[in-house]
Amino acid sequence: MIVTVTPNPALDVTYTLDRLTPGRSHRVQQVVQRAGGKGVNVASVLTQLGYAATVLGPCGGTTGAELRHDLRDRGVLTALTDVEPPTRRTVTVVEADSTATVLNEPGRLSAHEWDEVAARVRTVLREPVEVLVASGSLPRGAPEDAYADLVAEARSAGVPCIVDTSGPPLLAAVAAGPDVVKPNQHELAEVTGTDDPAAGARELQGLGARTVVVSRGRDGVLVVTPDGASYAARPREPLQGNPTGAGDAAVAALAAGLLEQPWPDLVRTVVGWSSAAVLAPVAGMVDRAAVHDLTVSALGGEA
Ligand SMILES: O=P(O)(O)OC[C@@]1(O)O[C@H](CO)[C@@H](O)[C@@H]1O
Repeated sequence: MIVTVTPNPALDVTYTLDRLTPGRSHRVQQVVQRAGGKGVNVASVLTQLGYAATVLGPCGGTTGAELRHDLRDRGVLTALTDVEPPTRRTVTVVEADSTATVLNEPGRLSAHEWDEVAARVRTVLREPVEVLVASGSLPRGAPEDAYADLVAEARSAGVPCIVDTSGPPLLAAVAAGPDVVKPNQHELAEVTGTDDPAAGARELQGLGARTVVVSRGRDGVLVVTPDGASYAARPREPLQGNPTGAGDAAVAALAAGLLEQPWPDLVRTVVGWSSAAVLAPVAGMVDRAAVHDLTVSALGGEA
């Protein structure tokens, strides 16, 4: 079982339209509303591809009820914690040229409610768990070291953990010694102050992360492990679709392959899964055939 923790899940609203012009009103062509938040998307992708995954995190209000129902309808397992603040919403506007504009509400959670979520994680970690994934922003009110706590819980349970967050919560998590962190290149530059992804990755290793996976959009994925570095990228044909959630599919691939695939293979799998997510209309979705084709066609090697 792979367990994903999303401290700040969301009801994602995705609008599709030809072109977004700030300051104008628009007629939306298509609306999709579904359960989201980064760890929720990771579990959604894993479930679609036949892996056992369970979503943990807080859930509140009518938005939280919709999130819960949507996950149940899609067969995604949950062990959510009921909280008072309503689950936030996010809005993504996807244009015909594949540009995605994302508006993330901040979300809210008290420190006490975070403790309840963390206690649930601790209980679940007593069961056989292969990998713990902790992803996304922290809601207002949650302690900044929430991810560091999760890493410490996973380490004391002997469960490998993958963290995907940004800013101060990322630095706090790194200091707790996670197995893998997956910043994108902007998040890495923000916390390390360097635009060189290999140098930034080594800096995070110096601060406590074992392996650093840097997602670089069209420039592919760089992995820096204690034993060396590998990269993979797509051949140069552009992919049309919705890039939101590509990072979550990358994390799903990491979780699925961490215990099974050597890094040079796994990094190509990461590129395949995240590229397939770009082709899907909404975050947290992939097509199985696309996953296969895009993994086989990914190019990679030692960095
Ligand atoms: O506010 P966060 O947690 O950073 O990001 C939230 C979010 O935009 O990221 C996902 C795509 O990665 C969406 O499903 C989701 O709602």
